Amino acid sequence: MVLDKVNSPRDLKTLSEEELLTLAQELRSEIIRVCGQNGGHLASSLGAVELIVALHRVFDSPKDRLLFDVGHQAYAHKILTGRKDVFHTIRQEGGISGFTKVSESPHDAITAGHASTSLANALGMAIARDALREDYQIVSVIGDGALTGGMALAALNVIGEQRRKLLIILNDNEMSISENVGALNRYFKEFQIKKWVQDTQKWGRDVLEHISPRLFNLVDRAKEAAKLMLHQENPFYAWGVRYVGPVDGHDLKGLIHLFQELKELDGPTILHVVTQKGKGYSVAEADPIYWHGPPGFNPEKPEKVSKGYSWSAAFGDAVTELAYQEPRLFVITPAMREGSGLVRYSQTHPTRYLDTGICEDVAATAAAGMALRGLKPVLAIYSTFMQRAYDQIIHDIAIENLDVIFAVDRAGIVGGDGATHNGVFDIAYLRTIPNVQIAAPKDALELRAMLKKALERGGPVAIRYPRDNVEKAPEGAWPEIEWGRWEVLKEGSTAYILSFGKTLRYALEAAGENPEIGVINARFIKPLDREMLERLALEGYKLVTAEDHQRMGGFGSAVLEALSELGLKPDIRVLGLPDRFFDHGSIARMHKEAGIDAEAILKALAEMGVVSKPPA
Ligand SMILES: CC(=O)c1sc(CCOP(=O)(O)OP(=O)(O)O)c(C)[n+]1Cc1cnc(C)nc1N
Ligand SMILES: [Mg+2]
Repeated sequence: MVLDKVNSPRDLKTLSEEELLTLAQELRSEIIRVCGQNGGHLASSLGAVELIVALHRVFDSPKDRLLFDVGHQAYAHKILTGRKDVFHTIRQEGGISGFTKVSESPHDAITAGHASTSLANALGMAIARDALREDYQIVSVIGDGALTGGMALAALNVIGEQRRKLLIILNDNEMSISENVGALNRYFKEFQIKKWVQDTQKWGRDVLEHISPRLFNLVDRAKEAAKLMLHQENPFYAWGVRYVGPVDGHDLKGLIHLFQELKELDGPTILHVVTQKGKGYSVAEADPIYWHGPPGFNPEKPEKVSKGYSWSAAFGDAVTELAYQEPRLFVITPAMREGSGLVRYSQTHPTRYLDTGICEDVAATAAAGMALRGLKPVLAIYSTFMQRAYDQIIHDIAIENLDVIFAVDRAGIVGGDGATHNGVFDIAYLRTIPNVQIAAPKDALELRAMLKKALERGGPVAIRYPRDNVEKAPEGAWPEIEWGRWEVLKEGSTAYILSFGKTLRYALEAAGENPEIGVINARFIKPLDREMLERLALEGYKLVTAEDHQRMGGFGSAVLEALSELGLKPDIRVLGLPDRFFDHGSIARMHKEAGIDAEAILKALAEMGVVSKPPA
């Protein structure tokens, strides 16, 4: 295998062009093999193989800095940069990250996971390089989906103004996780720009075959021609960034020649490459949505598997039904249609659905605009990605107490995607905002009740639920719920465990049949059920709170604050995630390590003398 000869990017410099082509195929096979075992970002990584081989052939990582936006497409980069022997551990307990990660390798220029960060990083690195009078290349690979993010577009504006030397490679496969959206995406499609690539591909190859110093003049002239053809509407022209392309992102030889030319240029350049998501694996080419991030599969006989009925599906079913009852309801997703369970909703209510692309900030403020003008927006958003809309929630929604519902998915530790994707800060960052209310349903029925009640009550309401499966609620079920009221799931004579979401099961497991231990479904995090809390404290119950969220600023903090305001000091233990990040791995194992599972709850109860000390 050619790959046997590659232990670092330096080893690519001596390979023949034929060996490089073979290497690309071997990388593809390895990516498919390991994703078959572990699951992972298969289609994106398959589409970026030639790009990454050409980059490491021409540039000198780690001296040259290669950035990968989102970092999910960088599996070939990981294999080529000294991690081929551990690549099989990707996204696994104790294994390498599924995204680029600075602490994992000197070849990983940025820690990624959230989209649209690479251009601002590249800008900062270029300024640092020039300020320190250092000399190295900075290359950022950004997908067409990530380019829909405001951070990326705003960074382009500064890059064009700074005019520092850096190369941006727009990896355009017309896909985000779903089909990509936005005017830029339409522009590239509508101008038949892809067709032009095919038509000129032969011409391009001839020119590249006869590589000469004139090559770039030719491309330059072609670009000028393109610019004229497009009446200088090339958006990057306005941003002050030199645009080259589009070129075939799978033409390894062409890419190598082009990179050799482009690396000599001063100032910022964007090279537009056209790739196919899932390239080289027919099922992934045919359905890059499912194969964007599949669970494990048999590479020889790949089949789609159902991951069970999820909270996301429960939300999608509920909001699809609710839309018939509330004609003003309008659902927004920032590029997470599948992940948020909205495929059926988007097909059933296409005129009351918006995919903004990867821009949570725009999605939140668009919801504000809708609410100001009479709609009832529901923003379906992952807890971790909602971090991108923090100011918009305060400034555009909460101050005016607008009717916006946040359906907050992936609340809690998420597993394979690791620290960049854990939804463990939303209670802390939301509950400090006046007017915002926070609820956490225990099942699909309660989710329905909360959605309906939130619509009726108005104001900004966040309903948070975990990455997990849940029992399907009957169609048409719309139970009532008393807003702000907790629910006693099990009576106790001595102590109560207050919990919600994923840790509610740990609370019930810890209480078991023990008559001394009660369990409360603390399903309202803001407002707390202060009446019940006061009663429990006044009646001398010992309390344990448990949550799949940072302990600092979470539900337990809210309970302590309320007890302080009430002047009550019950014996209480607050269990939550410690002040550190949790990488990828088994959720159950991380819950155990974090001290929020049943064993931890029983340990706390033992410290309070409620149960006998658990065996050491
Ligand atoms: C992994 C992950 O969380 C991905 S990958 C991805 C699509 C990226 O499309 P792009 O065109 O940039 O790349 P491609 O897959 O090669 O086509 C999204 C929306 N997400 C979720 C997401 C949502 N919102 C933010 C801020 N960051 C991320 N990462
Ligand atoms: Mg894409």
